Amino acid sequence: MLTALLGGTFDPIHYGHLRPAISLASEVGLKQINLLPNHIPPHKPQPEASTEQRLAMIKLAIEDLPLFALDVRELLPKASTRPSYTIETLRAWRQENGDSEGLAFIMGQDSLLSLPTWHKWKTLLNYCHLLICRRPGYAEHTDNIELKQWIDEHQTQNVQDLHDLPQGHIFFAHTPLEDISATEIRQNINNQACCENLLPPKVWHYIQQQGLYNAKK
Ligand SMILES: Nc1ncnc2c1ncn2[C@@H]1O[C@H](COP(=O)(O)OP(=O)(O)OP(=O)(O)O)[C@@H](O)[C@H]1O
Ligand SMILES: O=C(O)c1ccc[n+]([C@@H]2O[C@H](COP(=O)([O-])O)[C@@H](O)[C@H]2O)c1
Repeated sequence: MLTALLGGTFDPIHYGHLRPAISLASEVGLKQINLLPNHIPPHKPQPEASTEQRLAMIKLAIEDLPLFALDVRELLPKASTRPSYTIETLRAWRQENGDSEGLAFIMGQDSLLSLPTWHKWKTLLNYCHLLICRRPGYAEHTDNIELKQWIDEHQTQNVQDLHDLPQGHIFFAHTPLEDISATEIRQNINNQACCENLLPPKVWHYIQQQGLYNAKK
């Protein structure tokens, strides 16, 4: 079985996470997608919502969507002050599950383009496949020669490769373009602008009820 992780800060979770992931699951044949919230984002300021609030929003977003599950390994131990480096999470997953199980890490095109700034980025493919979702505003090609060569070496267009090998391939999915970001949602709420169509209703109600991102209680 191919296990899929979708890592993120989810501050808050929105349809830009969920809709491409649903499409990706049917394109690749994923039975489940495990949302993997980080505790301390490696390359971002601390989230506005607490770890508990981000987790609560994810749970609300997926409670009626059986495709999704939660992987809380980056939140444990909560007291950790260390950034949630993906390579360390993947290593821990491999230690628990062995070398022959298939593992895929899902990311948007923006994350792929930022990959050369990630901790030990070139070793990620020793542990997992990378499944890339399209994202509006982020080019499909990169000017970074090192990244481009690395992609060319590992890219596959054959979904079956992702099931036949436990790790090592990069796959560009034909997911729908969703012009949504958590930044835009936080700004909209701060400006008292509407964003109900950008995220699940239960998450929107939670944000209002908690007064998150300066929403009026
Ligand atoms: N609209 C989107 N389309 C495709 N992928 C997305 C989209 N939004 C987020 N992702 C991907 O989901 C993962 C987690 O994203 P994250 O939780 O940081 O959301 P974000 O909207 O990018 O947040 P922020 O605006 O705060 O930077 C990343 O790999 C990101 O590329
Ligand atoms: O390992 C790294 O160096 C690294 C750098 C940036 C992001 N990540 C991970 O990539 C995922 C998406 O990150 P973000 O910042 O877009 O929420 C999330 O799981 C992060 O922990 C990981």
